[in-house]
Amino acid sequence: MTSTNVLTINNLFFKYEKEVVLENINLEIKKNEFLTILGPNGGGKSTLLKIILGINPLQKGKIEIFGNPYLNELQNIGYVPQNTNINIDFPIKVLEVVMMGQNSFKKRLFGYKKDEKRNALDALEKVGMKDFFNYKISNLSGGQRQRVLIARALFSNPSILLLDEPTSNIDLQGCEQIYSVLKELSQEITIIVVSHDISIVLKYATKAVYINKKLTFHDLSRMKSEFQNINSHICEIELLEMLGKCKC
Ligand SMILES: Nc1ncnc2c1ncn2[C@@H]1O[C@H](COP(=O)(O)OP(=O)(O)OP(=O)(O)O)[C@@H](O)[C@H]1O
Repeated sequence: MTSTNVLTINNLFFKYEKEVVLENINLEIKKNEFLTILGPNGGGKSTLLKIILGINPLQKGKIEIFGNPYLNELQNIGYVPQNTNINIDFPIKVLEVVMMGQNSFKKRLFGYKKDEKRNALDALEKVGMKDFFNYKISNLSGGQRQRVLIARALFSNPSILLLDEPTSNIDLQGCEQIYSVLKELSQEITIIVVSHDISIVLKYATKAVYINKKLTFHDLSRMKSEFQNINSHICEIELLEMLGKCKC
């Protein structure tokens, strides 16, 4: 039933000028699901996230969040963009970065309230970074910084967290930490993550879709067992190609 879905997308099409980028996309996501969106470069993954976020217009089709028109529910979405433009040399502390997750610039000019500071510390605790609240952002590793940016997206208590390739340029240990934080968060909120780290993300996600203009669902348990049966090393690009041809 549509009303129990956190996010519902029906018959969505999108084009940039004449180039059709997304074709007949249908998707339903329920509470506590951890969805991973896989696909080749240029397949349309970021475009879909930008439509859900109201950055790209909805040209054709329907999107609902909690059964309501999606544009009325944008405050329920937290977003961690790809290649966040944060200047790591800027002398800003972790807690301040998290509190930038609120919308009102006025509040920033006149200082933060006590409960906002508590909210920011709570968000940092959820990503395992509370002890670092007073560190300069420049003194953190890439993976730690990314967890702070996730805390920033959590600051306004969203019901859905969208992440666009949160682990690009982050080492394996940092990736695992980020995905296990997301898995923990999925107990409370819905996680949607665009990723190229297929082998890692399959350990954590509950649902996987592949987007290359069209969207196809993949049976995660079957994918996991098939990949486990492969003895030789297979790179992420080969895995993606296999997914593109897979019929599950
Ligand atoms: N603003 C834009 N104007 C015109 N074309 C665009 C624009 N943004 C993206 N595209 C094109 O739309 C297609 C889908 O791009 P998109 O960024 O959504 O793919 P993606 O799956 O997120 O790719 P990647 O994995 O490389 O980030 C590509 O062909 C891209 O060149």
